[in-house]
Amino acid sequence: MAQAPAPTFDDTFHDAFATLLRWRRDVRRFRPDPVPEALIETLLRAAHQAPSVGNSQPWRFVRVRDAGRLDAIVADFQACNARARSQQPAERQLAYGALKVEGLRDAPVQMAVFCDDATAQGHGLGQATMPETRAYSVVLAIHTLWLVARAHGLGVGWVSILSPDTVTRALDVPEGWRFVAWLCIGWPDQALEIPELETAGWQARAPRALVLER
Ligand SMILES: Cc1cc2c(cc1C)N(C[C@H](O)[C@H](O)[C@H](O)COP(=O)(O)O)c1[nH]c(=O)[nH]c(=O)c1N2
Repeated sequence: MAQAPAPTFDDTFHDAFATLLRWRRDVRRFRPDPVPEALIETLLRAAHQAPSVGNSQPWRFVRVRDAGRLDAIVADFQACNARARSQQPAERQLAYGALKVEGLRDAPVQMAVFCDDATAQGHGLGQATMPETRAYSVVLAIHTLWLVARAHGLGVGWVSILSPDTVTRALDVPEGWRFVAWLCIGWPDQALEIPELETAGWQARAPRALVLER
């Protein structure tokens, strides 16, 4: 089947893409305005374009609307977050407690993302010595969704301060699905160019990635 002519991307696109990357933020504070279903579908279709080991496409999304299930997730977060704070060195516990690290009650769209470790898709290619590459593939789908969301003005917040077993039980997902991420999605209450953890004095972004020469 003849393919369409390959696209090229000019400097205008390069500049716009660099701006998108610079303004993508982890969002914890959202406006209550609903997100159009068509836009959620756009995000999920974009995520499905992500690369995956052996083209296994192991990402599985669970849209959580049930109040009882959400209550269970919030309760789990509160327990996990309290434990995480107590495990911080004494001198950082106050700063930790001042951080907002979730949008579980703020974002109109709550999405859990799993890795289907039981999928036969990809026939195991590329996974034999590194089975974790399936989860890596799911993370790439999440990041793709994150960028496309930001391009549409939407915010995404990743919450990992949860116990995977509790989330998995609460959502009653198929056997073999492994919890990877909880995403809070909605319209951010403000657009930030600097990561919140940096402005809060928790951790700045290093000037550039560390590269070794070998
Ligand atoms: C795997 C993983 C897990 C988490 C995160 C990210 C990733 C990649 N981040 C978001 C993280 O704090 C954020 O990406 C950095 O602070 C950088 O800020 P920006 O994303 O550039 O705004 C995150 N943020 C948060 O408030 N609660 C959380 O539990 C997590 N967990």
